[in-house]
Amino acid sequence: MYPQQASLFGGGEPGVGDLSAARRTRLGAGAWIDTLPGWLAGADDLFARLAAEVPWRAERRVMYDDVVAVPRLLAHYGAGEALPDPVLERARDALGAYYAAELGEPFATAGLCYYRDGRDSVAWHGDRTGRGSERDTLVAILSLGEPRPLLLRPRGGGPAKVRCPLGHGDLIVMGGSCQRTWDHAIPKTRSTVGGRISVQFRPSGVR
Ligand SMILES: O=C(O)CCC(=O)C(=O)O
Ligand SMILES: [Fe+2]
Repeated sequence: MYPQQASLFGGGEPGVGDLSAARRTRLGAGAWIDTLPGWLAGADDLFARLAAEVPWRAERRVMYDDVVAVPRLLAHYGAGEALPDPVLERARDALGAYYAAELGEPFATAGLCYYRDGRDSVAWHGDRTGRGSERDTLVAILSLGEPRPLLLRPRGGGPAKVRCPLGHGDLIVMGGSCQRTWDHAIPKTRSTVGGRISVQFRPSGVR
């Protein structure tokens, strides 16, 4: 459950704000990010509903010779599938309308990740299992619950170059060549943190 502090600004009716307030940062090599803190108002109930009602899956993955647990819970909604909350459908459609010219197609799928505590994380990667490996695309992420930083670095290694703190209701959009030329990660943390849910909207064929 998301802690007390949320009620200071996350209570009330959920709704998305004006996307034209997003600020663009150019990362180089044709990659950019847009950030918009507090894009979704009234996110408390949404976090609680998603945490309780989404059919979260624990995945396992082969790593070297071992099968290890993926350190976060996952759910995926394909194109045409109803999302677990109407607020998420409004968010997806608002993003699709705002980025229509740059994206050239709608946001179609939603990936949900539940980071239960600071031990849950995602390692450095780009979303390039699908078309993101060859073509510019957009991935929009709505963050709910406990703040966690999203780190970015140019593909190929080295230290993080950009640190985006993502709090309750915050939006980040990775665009241009970002999935191809940059990597991103949510690092583990030793501090005591509660749950965070990330909702990633992607066009069809981008994973
Ligand atoms: O948790 C996040 O916001 C990032 C998740 C992510 O990068 C992914 O699932 O591909
Ligand atoms: Fe990713």
